[in-house]
Amino acid sequence: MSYTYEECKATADWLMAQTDIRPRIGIVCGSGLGGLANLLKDQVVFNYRDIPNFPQSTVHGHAGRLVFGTLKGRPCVCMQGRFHLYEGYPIQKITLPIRIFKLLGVDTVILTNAAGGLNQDFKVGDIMIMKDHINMPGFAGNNPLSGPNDERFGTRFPCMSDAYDRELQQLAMEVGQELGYGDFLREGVYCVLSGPSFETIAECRMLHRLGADAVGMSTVHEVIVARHCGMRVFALSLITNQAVMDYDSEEKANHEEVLQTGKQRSEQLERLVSTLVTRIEHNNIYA
Ligand SMILES: O=P(O)(O)O[C@H]1O[C@H](CO)[C@@H](O)[C@H]1O
Ligand code: HPA
Repeated sequence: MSYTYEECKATADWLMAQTDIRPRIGIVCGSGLGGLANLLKDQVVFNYRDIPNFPQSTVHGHAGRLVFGTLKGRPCVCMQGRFHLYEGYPIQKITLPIRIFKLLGVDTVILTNAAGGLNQDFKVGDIMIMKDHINMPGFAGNNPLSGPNDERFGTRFPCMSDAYDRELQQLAMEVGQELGYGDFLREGVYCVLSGPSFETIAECRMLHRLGADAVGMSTVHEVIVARHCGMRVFALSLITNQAVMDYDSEEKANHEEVLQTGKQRSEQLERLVSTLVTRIEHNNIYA
């Protein structure tokens, strides 16, 4: 089920009729990371249920609010809660807000997620700058760009080898070092699965061998849609738990731990993102 350009535009126009804020930066908050939205000043807030065509948030840790405001003077829009494949929505519906971002005038998207660590050097609480992804549902034919292509959004066959903006990765690394986060700042490859069941031990071992450093159930679909319509992308994973790779381990992945780690690291993650936003302005690296 695809949304037409006109349907997306109707939603964007509906939002723009109710706020004067014209965001250039769009932020998506991962599980337990919605506190980022609270940093915005002069907020105009919409509940997802009130926005035409919008899905509803159904996952604990995803508030279901679209927050407009300014972050250190920069106009932003922030999804306090995202949608996931396992909630039962068609993939085009969970990525609809990204196209709305584009039609609102956003040119840079910052995404966060909670993820399980596969890289054995990673620790719980590490923040991983995403440098690439592996799209498992895509291998099975579940890609958000399946269906008719509207050239007003982008080309039929978008490139993904440049999906994660290198300049923004570099900038985030610099900002992280300056903030004293060097000890827990990493970079790596994120693998998306459809969830909602967490991975088996054999699956974690396989994903690690395939080159994934972290595993989760989101973000990649949003990245694909954002790149398709020409927005720059920066994404961060908070390593909320270690993926279980060993049959002797007593560890069990669970959403409570995911939310708990989010709480513990939220302050640093928020500072990293908000400082990055200021630096985007100072470096004037907008297209
Ligand atoms: O990716 P976000 O939205 O941060 O959420 C992550 O946390 C949930 C599992 O605890 C899954 O939804 C997974 O994708
Ligand atoms: O271990 C995980 N696996 C999948 N998704 C997740 N989101 C947070 N942690 C995990």
